[in-house]
Amino acid sequence: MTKLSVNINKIATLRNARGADNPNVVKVALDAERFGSQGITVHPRPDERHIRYQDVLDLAKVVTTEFNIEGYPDKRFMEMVRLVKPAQATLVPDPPTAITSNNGWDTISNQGMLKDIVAELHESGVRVSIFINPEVKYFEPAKLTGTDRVELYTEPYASNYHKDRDAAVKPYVEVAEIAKALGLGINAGHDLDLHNLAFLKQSIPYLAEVSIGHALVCDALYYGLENTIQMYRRKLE
Ligand SMILES: CC(=O)[C@@H](O)[C@H](O)COP(=O)(O)O
Ligand SMILES: NCC(=O)COP(=O)(O)O
Repeated sequence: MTKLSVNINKIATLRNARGADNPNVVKVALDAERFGSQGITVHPRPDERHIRYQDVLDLAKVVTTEFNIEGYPDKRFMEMVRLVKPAQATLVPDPPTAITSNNGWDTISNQGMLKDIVAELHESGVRVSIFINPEVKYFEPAKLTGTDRVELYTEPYASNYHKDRDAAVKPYVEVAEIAKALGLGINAGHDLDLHNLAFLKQSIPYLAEVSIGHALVCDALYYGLENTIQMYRRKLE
């Protein structure tokens, strides 16, 4: 089974646009779970432009599915994860100014640093996933960090899907086989949507989890959140 984790960053973007509490991110997270989401993902960024650190603390008290916190493992992120102890922390190499995540880790040059961070997170009982590009050279070094999973950065897949989906998915299938052989769990995310999701799942049936935010929230404007979550779930059957 491939789990769907709904990323609620964009709900917080909408909330922040008016400075009050509408929509309420905790309520949306609980409703998303009720509607079939099997996890809640947040990516608090240092400028708190969408998810705030306080949101993470509030969500941690009530989320009953898999809580996944993404981010660059700076001091504040690590303190928060140690405090909250989510089911999973996804380490992303974004600089503080990044508009959105646009690259995976160079697990060769950052191997030592990642190894220390992974060990620290494991001490808190948190499963770790490392955001990674679909390039073969990064997978053995990723394994050596001690990470439990990798999250395949799917923006290149998504942007090439409509041109040639077989070519778009090929590097992902290749690295997924390597990750599987190394005993790494495989997550995927970024720009996945109702068009490209099913083919990714068919191509990598043993995907453990996808985290989806931007497109899912956009689709919810048309179909409603409950229908939309069900539509995404069906793509993963
Ligand atoms: C780690 C990742 O893939 C991102 O997609 C991220 O969580 C989205 O972040 P934004 O919502 O800030 O664009
Ligand atoms: N890890 C990817 C994620 O959480 C959501 O990415 P996107 O669907 O907002 O592009």
